[in-house]
Amino acid sequence: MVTVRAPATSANLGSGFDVFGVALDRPADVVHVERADRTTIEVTGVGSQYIPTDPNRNVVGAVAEALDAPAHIRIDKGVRPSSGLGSSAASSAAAALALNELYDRGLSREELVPIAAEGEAVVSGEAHADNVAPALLGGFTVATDEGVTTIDADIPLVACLPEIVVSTRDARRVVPKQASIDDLVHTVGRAATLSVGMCRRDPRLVGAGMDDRVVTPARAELITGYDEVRSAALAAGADGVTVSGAGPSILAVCGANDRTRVAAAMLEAFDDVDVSAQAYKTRVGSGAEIFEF
Ligand SMILES: Nc1ncnc2c1ncn2[C@@H]1O[C@H](COP(=O)(O)OP(=O)(O)O)[C@@H](O)[C@H]1O
Ligand SMILES: N[C@@H](CCOP(=O)(O)O)C(=O)O
Repeated sequence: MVTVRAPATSANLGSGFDVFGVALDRPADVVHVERADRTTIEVTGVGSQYIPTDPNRNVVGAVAEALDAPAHIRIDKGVRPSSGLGSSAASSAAAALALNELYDRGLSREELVPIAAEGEAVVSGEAHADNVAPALLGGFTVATDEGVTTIDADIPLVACLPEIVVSTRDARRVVPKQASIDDLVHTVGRAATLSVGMCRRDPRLVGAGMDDRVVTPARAELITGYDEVRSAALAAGADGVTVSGAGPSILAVCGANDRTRVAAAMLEAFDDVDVSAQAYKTRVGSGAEIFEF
């Protein structure tokens, strides 16, 4: 048996739609795999009642198929599905690393990124790699069709998860098909600023670089209380706030000592609009780990 823990991730970071991602140091999924003649799946943990066990509908089934590695796969969910925290990606990345080890396929983590992304195609319709890349490699990742670049960033974060469900598939439907040249220039400038901020481990630059005028405003409409929560986090000292992945989680970047205040302000603002929520005080973390085999 092989057991792998893969972390939650936050994709896009505002200005880097389908490109930027960060691994979070918590929460995480744990996946156990054992060789079998055909793939079967068991799911326990947070939101497991909403996750199919049919290998054609669970992301790990697509990963086992892509690696030609049939197995009994047990998933212990720590990352709530449809959270905007890369729930499906955590399972995909963990399964890819575990099955690669179980069947001794010898693929590097970079080579496993497109395989794990096959799982994302099952749920969102597209094999976007911006969650599976940080889930496998850790840190801040830039995923393009040329491959993945990784920066070992250390940035404090707060991820606030409301009790609202936004599926990635639905949130991809509201993404505008076109952007003006002004918005393109704005986004390139912010994305470059964010990348420099990650390299310098500077929350202020990362926060300034999150601003996005194209995708985020359309997605924010799907999250009750987004504007209020964003304003509250900024007033409490956050350096930047945006939608985490496709939502509904909201991600704030701030100084390490400001996380408690920012988290409390975000929870209070959700409460004011009658939405229950939980906040993870976290930071950019490591990728998936094999911890028992
Ligand atoms: N192993 C899995 N873990 C989480 N969600 C899964 C898994 N397999 C299939 N799904 C389905 O994927 C959807 C959640 O994925 P997605 O909308 O991308 O959420 P998230 O933003 O949390 O990744 C749900 O419909 C869920 O049933
Ligand atoms: N780039 C994707 C990221 C989806 O992230 P998730 O955590 O919501 O699955 C998108 O924005 O659609």
